[in-house]
Amino acid sequence: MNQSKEQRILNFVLQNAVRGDPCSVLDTIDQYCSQKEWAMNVGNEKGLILDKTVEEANPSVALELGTYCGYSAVRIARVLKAGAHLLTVEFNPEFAAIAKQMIEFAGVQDKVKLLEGPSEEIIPQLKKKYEVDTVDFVFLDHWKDRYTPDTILLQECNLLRKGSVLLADNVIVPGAPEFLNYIRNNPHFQCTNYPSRLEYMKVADAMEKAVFLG
Ligand SMILES: O=c1[nH]cnc2c(O)cc(-c3ccc(F)cc3)cc12
Ligand SMILES: [Mg+2]
Repeated sequence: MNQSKEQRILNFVLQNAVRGDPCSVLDTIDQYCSQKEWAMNVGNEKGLILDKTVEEANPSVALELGTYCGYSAVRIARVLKAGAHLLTVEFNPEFAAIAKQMIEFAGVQDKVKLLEGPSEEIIPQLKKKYEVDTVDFVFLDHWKDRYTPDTILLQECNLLRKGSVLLADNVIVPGAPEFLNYIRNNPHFQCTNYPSRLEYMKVADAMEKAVFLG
């Protein structure tokens, strides 16, 4: 049974990165995916926008929708303050298994809880099953058609508080026009666009930040 691309990325990290060093894991994934096989990690350019947005939000509870290989989970966890934690949701079991190993190799497993399943099922469980009150930061990086329904679901489940920060990847490529229309015309959100590049490519992409106003 030949290996998946995600398994090849993990193997490259296990053989070339420094165990317990999140930056080394990120650099190694970026090296592999820019030189050998493209993959949909947020990457280093949009990653810097993610870093700054997380640092500014300084969350106690962060939520990520779309774990994939764990690149952005490691990226977010490495800048969280002591005692803060990240819940990351992945519905593809193969990706979740890779991400679990990536997160552990990076040494951030104590800050990250990986939840396997569809976001529409997990979000309504966050309060009771995962003891979440509200989330301070949300990274939307799963499927563009889920950005709007999951943002609505977060509001319906009272998981956002005044000042909660949402950051959405890929609003240009693959694109999330319906989400941009929803969020930019919603008086409960203050939006900011951050033009960037698609990971590992000379193609324009952007991230959209939306602060919940309560
Ligand atoms: O499906 C995606 N989920 C989350 N992030 C993505 C991401 O950053 C990039 C892409 C993507 C972009 C261009 C392309 F030609 C093929 C796939 C997809 C996702
Ligand atoms: Mg993405």
